[in-house]
Amino acid sequence: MGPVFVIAVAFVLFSPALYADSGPLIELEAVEAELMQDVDDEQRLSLLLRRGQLARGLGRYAQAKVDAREAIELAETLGSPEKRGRALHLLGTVKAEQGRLAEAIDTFFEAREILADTDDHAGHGRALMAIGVAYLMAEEYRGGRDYLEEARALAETHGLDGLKLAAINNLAIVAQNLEGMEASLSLYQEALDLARAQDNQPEVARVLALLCQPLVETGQLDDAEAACLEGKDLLDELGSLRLRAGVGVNLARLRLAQGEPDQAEAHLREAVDLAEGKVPTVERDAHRVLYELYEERGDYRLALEAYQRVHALNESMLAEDRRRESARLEAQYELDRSEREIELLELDRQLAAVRMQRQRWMLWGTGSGLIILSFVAFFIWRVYRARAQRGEELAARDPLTGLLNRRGFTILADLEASRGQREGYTKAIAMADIDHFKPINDQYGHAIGDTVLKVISDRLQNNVRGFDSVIRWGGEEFLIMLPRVAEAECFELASRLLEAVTRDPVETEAGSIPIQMTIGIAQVTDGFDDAVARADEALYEGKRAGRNRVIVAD
Ligand SMILES: Nc1nc2c(ncn2[C@@H]2O[C@H](COP(=O)(O)OP(=O)(O)OP(=O)(O)O)[C@@H](O)[C@H]2O)c(=O)[nH]1
Repeated sequence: MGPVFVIAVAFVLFSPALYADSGPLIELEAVEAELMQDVDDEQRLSLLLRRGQLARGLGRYAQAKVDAREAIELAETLGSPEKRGRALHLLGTVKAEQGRLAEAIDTFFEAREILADTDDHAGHGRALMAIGVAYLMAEEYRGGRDYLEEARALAETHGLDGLKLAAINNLAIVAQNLEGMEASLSLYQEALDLARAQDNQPEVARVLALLCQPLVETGQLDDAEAACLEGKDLLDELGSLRLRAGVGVNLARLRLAQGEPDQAEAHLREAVDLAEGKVPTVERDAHRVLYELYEERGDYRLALEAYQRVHALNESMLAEDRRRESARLEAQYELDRSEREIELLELDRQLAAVRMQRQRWMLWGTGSGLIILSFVAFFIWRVYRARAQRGEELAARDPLTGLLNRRGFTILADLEASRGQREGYTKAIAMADIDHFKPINDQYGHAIGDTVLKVISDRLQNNVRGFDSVIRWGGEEFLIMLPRVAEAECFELASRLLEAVTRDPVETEAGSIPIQMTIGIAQVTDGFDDAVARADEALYEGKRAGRNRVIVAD
């Protein structure tokens, strides 16, 4: 990569005219202060872009990248492709300046794709230009040429003179590298005409300085003299050290070619003074030409001195290159580290967000878990309650007949008491006892006795009203709860029941067993216990009176 190329690329890539302005530290601080304020998204986007550009200018690449990335996202959210493209361009430029050309090219392509669909032709052109220059930096001249041509055409279509000039300058570099000095001449000439037309004096001076060398080398001495001298005058005015020293060396070459070694020597001494300690490449070039000049002249002592100087400068430049390379690697390492730190911070932030989300979920989960648990607990409670109820029920029922037992009667009595009170109806209690049951057991056996008990309980059940309840009170004794029965109805009701239960003998395996039963019945007037006691009294009265009858309690 020759010095001309480096100068041109550096100009194109870092040109404030092409890229966002590199501002002073004070402006960066002002932008940062503004960013701390309560700004809306639009303002924030502009400020981020500005801070990113300023940070890039100051070499704070990590900051510039962070800002560019945030701006890319924000621009997408706000639906601003122009600003998104601009932010991508900024990101690509930072990557290119960090030497990450492949990544930079990808990012510039992305910017170009977005900007191509907008009215931001300048932005589109800058993206094309950036792709071209990045290719040039990667020494891919042919690839670069295509995009530079495209940038140039776009600049012509939309009257973007600055962009067009930059494109032509870079195309000249491509031509110089691919086809040689001569091929670049027409392009430099075109660039010069354009810069003159734009009255852009620094650009005119720069192009003249660049044009000087190929004109000398291609032997176009008159044109070279005109270009070199005009360039030198302009540069003396504008004061670019590197270019002034460079033009001095080219002027010396011109004078040598013109057979004027003394003038050449004067230009070279001047160039050495300008470049000494500041622009070693130009200083070395100057000494190299001096060596040739002194050797030609036969002044071997000065030639040797010039040669030694060239050698020393080469050595120091190599050392400087090595130092720079190691500093670059160190800076790269530092940058990677700080970027990694930023990434880690970002990961931390994301992790914190995930943790918060998880906590929310956990809270939610705990809440919903509690609800689910409550449901489960409720369900279990229901099951247990059902089982308990079933257990209670089982405990409240007689296993042989399936009738409620005494325990069942207590529950039933409570329910019936409150219902009766609420509805205000009268009720009665009947106590029925199978007559002479013991002899059945004794004669046919306990199992047949059980069968009889079962059949009688069924008959009782089947012959009471729907809202009556039959309870196995114990042994062969049954209690019947009879709601909605007036005192006058008791005898009749109990008699019908007795008749229904005992009308037919009970059919068993052991044969037909005739059954008799005695019933005592009492109106519930003073609670169930009292009624039960009175009904029981009536029952025993019936037993005493000869059995197989109904006795109504007093
Ligand atoms: N098979 C069977 N017998 C039972 C059951 N519970 C009680 N017994 C019997 O029922 C009989 C009751 O006899 P008692 O109290 O003398 O009464 P009874 O023979 O009917 O005489 P009265 O009531 O005075 O007419 C007893 O022999 C008990 O063993 C039972 O669940 N199954």
